[in-house]
Amino acid sequence: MAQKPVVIGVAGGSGSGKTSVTKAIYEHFKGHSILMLEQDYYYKDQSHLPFEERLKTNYDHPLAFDNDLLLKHIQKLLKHESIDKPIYDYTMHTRSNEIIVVEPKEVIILEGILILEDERLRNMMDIKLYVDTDADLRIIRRLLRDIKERGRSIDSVIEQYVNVVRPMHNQFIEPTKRYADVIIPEGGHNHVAIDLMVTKIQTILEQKSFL
Ligand SMILES: Nc1ncnc2c1ncn2[C@@H]1O[C@H](COP(=O)(O)OP(=O)(O)O)[C@@H](O)[C@H]1O
Ligand SMILES: Nc1ccn([C@@H]2O[C@H](COP(=O)(O)O)[C@@H](O)[C@H]2O)c(=O)n1
Repeated sequence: MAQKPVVIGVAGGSGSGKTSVTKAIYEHFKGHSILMLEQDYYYKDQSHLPFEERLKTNYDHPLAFDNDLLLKHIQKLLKHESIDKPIYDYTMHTRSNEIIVVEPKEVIILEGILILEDERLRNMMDIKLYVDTDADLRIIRRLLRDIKERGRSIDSVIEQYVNVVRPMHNQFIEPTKRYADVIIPEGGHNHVAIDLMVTKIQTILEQKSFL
């Protein structure tokens, strides 16, 4: 009988380096059977709202996410079924009309600011990581990234950070650190932590005879 895929959760604040850590692990196993699921792609669809209304959404609150759909998709992948993964457009603040068909794989890396906040998601994870980076570094990284990649202005990034991102981080994201099995300082360039994770995943895969 086919083995249950391994689910690894990578949580942490915005700009902490979650995506970089996830990509580094993904790159290592690329020749094998591995996929990435981004919680951001499961922001609730807002295509029915005018653009001006979408700007007012609190994107750092647990209710901004369609975790029911995310959960359903993970359950399907665990049953070795494919999913229609949504694609998110940060410039339009809603889902794109496109989807990606994702085939089931032996390792699933689930990444997102609030994946450890939902008990149902936590219960599906074999390993829970929290990328822990100081707030000053996170805002600097986010500022550069959001201007370069997400179509934002300096003023909008700062305004959103002070009024929404920072308070929501303190209220909802930071407290989930206590659920983590491993806390990774600094994120994407922490090669020691990434190597340790790769070794651990390799061991699990060997035990399950995937490798
Ligand atoms: N250790 C690091 N040092 C410097 N920059 C980093 C580091 N880790 C990530 N970055 C950069 O910071 C930005 C945010 O990182 P990312 O991995 O997207 O964070 P997150 O997914 O947690 O928001 C990206 O532009 C990334 O290249
Ligand atoms: N339309 C949106 C959707 C999300 N955000 C911000 O993205 C952050 C989460 O993504 P990371 O890659 O940084 O973890 C979150 O803090 C939201 O504020 C947004 O600005 N606009």
